[in-house]
Amino acid sequence: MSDLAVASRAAGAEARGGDTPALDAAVRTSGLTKRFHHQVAVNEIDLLVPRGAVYGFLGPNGSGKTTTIRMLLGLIQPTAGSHEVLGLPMPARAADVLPRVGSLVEGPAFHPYLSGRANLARLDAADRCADPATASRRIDAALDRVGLLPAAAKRYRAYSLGMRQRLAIAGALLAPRELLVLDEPTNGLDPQGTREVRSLVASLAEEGATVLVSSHLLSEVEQMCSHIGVMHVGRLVAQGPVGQVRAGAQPQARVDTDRPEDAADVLRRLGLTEVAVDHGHARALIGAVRPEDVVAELVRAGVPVRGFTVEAPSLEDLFVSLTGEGFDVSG
Ligand SMILES: Nc1ncnc2c1ncn2[C@@H]1O[C@H](COP(=O)(O)OP(=O)(O)OP(=O)(O)O)[C@@H](O)[C@H]1O
Repeated sequence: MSDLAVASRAAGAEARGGDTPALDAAVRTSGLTKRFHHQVAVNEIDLLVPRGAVYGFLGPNGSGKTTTIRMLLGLIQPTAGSHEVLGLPMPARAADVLPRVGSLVEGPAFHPYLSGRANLARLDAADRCADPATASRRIDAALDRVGLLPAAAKRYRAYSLGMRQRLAIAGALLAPRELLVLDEPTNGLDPQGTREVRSLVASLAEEGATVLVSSHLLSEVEQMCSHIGVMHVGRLVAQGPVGQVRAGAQPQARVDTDRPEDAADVLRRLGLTEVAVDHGHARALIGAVRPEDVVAELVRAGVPVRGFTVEAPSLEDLFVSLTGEGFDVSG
């Protein structure tokens, strides 16, 4: 298990009441598990989303993010484990919790020939907790909040992809929300739509909402989130504040040389780990070995060193090492 996974366990332990005081959590799960027949989609995860965080729930497709979110919102029953949302146990207190949570999971089915405003009115009318007397004020406030008031009378089918997604988020904002849960809100959007949704998430967070946003795009999470949790085949392999997770990544030494295999032998001999060779360079985790000792030994062994650097890996390197998969960083 990686150091980060250990850190994540530690965060979970703290969440369950370890030595340090428990954080005020918007979402806290303990051993949350979901099996579909013989397949374990979500495997004993201890998620901790602090209040006020923008928590990026990151993982490749199929890693269990949507299944987790569906459990959090009470849309499906966990097979094992427990969870609290806004400090209350779920699903026991769902009736108290869910009106305070806005979510975008499968996306509401909007009617193409109705206006944005009329679509929100239909959505609001279907919500048993919503007060019809205040509907029109709340609908306009939600449209305003996502920047769609000027386009409120336009038919949905004339909306751009970004506008459609913003309308879906407006649907989650028809009542004041303490927690917003957005499953892949930029999926399928063009770059302009992606920017619109990202800046909306940032401004919702600035206003004090906790946001849990899932994504398979690392760049998106890096740009939007204060915290991250990384899923890999149903397990939460790392979580914490972005800076802390990044700091948990071990620095790497890189030797630029025409003889990378010989350099790799030296690195191994000195006790560096995860040694890798590529065209024109060798890399390894440097651990506690001093950089100057590595350079001296390379020179002593006659390895022609063109360059030597020690750097913290990018978050992308880190996720590749945690999940064995590349992330799409183009978003
Ligand atoms: N209703 C279901 N019945 C059977 N298997 C399911 C069901 N829902 C999800 N799974 C399986 O559980 C695993 C996790 O899926 P999930 O949708 O939670 O992943 P994800 O990280 O959200 O991926 P994506 O971004 O592709 O939705 C997948 O292997 C998926 O096929």
